[in-house]
Amino acid sequence: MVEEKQPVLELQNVSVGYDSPAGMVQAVNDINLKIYENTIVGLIGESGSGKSTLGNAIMRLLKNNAVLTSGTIKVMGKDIYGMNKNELRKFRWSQMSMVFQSAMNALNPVLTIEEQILDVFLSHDKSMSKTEAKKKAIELMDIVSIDPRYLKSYPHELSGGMRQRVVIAIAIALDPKLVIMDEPTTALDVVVQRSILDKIKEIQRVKKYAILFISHDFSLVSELASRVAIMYAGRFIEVTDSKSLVHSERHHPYTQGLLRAIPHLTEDDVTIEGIPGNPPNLVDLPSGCAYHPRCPFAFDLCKKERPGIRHVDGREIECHLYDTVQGGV
Ligand SMILES: Nc1ncnc2c1ncn2[C@@H]1O[C@H](COP(=O)(O)OP(=O)(O)OP(=O)(O)O)[C@@H](O)[C@H]1O
Repeated sequence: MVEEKQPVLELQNVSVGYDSPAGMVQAVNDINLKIYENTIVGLIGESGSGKSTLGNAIMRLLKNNAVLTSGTIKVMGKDIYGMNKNELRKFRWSQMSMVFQSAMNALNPVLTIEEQILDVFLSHDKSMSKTEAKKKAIELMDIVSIDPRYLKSYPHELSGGMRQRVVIAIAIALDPKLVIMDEPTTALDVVVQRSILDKIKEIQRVKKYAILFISHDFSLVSELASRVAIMYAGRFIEVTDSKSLVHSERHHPYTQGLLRAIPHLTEDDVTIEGIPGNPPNLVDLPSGCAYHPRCPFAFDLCKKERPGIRHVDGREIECHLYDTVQGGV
């Protein structure tokens, strides 16, 4: 019997809710996912679909009013919510790390880049000398293609793109197995965005990290990731290989809507088709499939029953339209 390789990240039936005055916000709803080493999985969805909440849940960095209502999260086989505080402190950043949304603005403005990088090394490895940490900081700057002389600079002396590279450097400083990147290039111009993406690809090739790359930009994710999870109202409504996003028709109606929303340049026009309607209220989700009020193909069953996962051409799709082999859209 062939033994299955251990995934770097394994999510089993993960649900997360926020306690709010209006009721429980079901931000993440029954998520299953495995990511193996040397793999980038993209996570895509409209604003408010639960992407950041899932990232924060994996890191066990949920806000005070949020709770993991069900499921298990394992990184390198270790149950993140079964660890005590001390185990978690050692594990976080050394085995799993995260580049947060707008992280480049979260660098400490009164500390130099070097001080901030040294802090990561020295707080995790008490036996490391300052000289050794400084050497490692230089190596790290080299990896993210920043001249080491900037180690002596303060964050405001660096461009946005450079600050974002520093944040990525800090995230990979301890060589974790899993890196979660939450919109790491948002707020950067297209040219800088491209150079950061190329850098992420290059680092991943060398270091073989498992990366969960969160974004709302379909073209960016499908270029970077080998597999893509599409999130709607807290659920993965489709998990597919990224190549099929370009070449295939048979997707979840929501995925099709997102694909149509990508601008298409024609000779004299730019066409963008939005998805009519709004994402649902997560305190009071629609019955059945949460997408049914916006779905042009919805039929009676969609209102009544939440669809389970269907396997369609190697994709996992939660949609009643795919109940038969010939089915689907
Ligand atoms: N502290 C909070 N209290 C209550 N609800 C929250 C809280 N933080 C987030 N939410 C809700 O949880 C849902 C998921 O939010 P989340 O930030 O995870 O979405 P997202 O997909 O990452 O969005 P974006 O792309 O805008 O970052 C949203 O409906 C949001 O309003």
